[in-house]
Amino acid sequence: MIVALDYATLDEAKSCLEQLDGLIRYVKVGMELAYAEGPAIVHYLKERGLKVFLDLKVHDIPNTAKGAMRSLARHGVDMVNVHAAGGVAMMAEAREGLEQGTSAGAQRPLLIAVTMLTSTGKATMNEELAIPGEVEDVVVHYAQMTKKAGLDGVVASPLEVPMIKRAAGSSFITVTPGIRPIGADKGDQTRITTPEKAFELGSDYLVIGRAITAAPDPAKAWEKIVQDVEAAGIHHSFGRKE
Ligand SMILES: O=C(O)c1cc(=O)[nH]c(=O)n1[C@@H]1O[C@H](COP(=O)(O)O)[C@@H](O)[C@H]1O
Repeated sequence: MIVALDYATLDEAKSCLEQLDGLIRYVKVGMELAYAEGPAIVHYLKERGLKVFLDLKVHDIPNTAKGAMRSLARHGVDMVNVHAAGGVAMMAEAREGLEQGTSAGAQRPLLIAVTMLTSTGKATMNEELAIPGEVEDVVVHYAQMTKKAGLDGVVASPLEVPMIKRAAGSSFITVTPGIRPIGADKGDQTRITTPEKAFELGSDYLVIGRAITAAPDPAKAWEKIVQDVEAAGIHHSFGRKE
């Protein structure tokens, strides 16, 4: 499980991390925190021993995407992403840039592509984005494009994981936001499910933000999610430090 540190400052992120100390192992830094604090935030988190998914959703012409990834690789992150809607050529160049930027002997960060944002429903996709059909079919198509470009996996709703795995293979990674424990506020998300259901559907990484970070007691919220998942018979390390 990856905790989304959607905060405006390092101090706010630190306060959350202190409350979750010893419980979590993987965090996500999105645009809000990265744009506020710069690469220093990544170095701080790595020094704390955490794995870092740097979520900047690169979407540009192939040459620019390649350069962006070359720069990001130098910060020693564990996972980065692009938008699949940038196309196969952009994704392939992004991967090449990431490889070029990864220091010799170091492991290349995982590169995944966002399919259809989990906040987007069918009506928005059909009417505003002028993409016809079912969201699931577009997600699977984007997953196939992503695989063709040589990336490691996709970001999608957990609800789409079985279809993605059928189309792209079981080792193709699925990273799934849109996680809402029973009774949690849906907020701006559309294609959601519970953490236990996401595991049952075969999701490899669950991205969880406000269900933990906006809770009055983030550690308690984390533990409750772990309990719910274990109660559903799912056994996992849950990112606990070994
Ligand atoms: O790439 C992402 O991480 C992402 C893709 C997507 O389709 N939907 C999505 O919600 N996210 C991110 O996942 C996190 C979800 O946060 P909560 O809705 O608060 O759990 C946010 O940081 C989003 O930026």
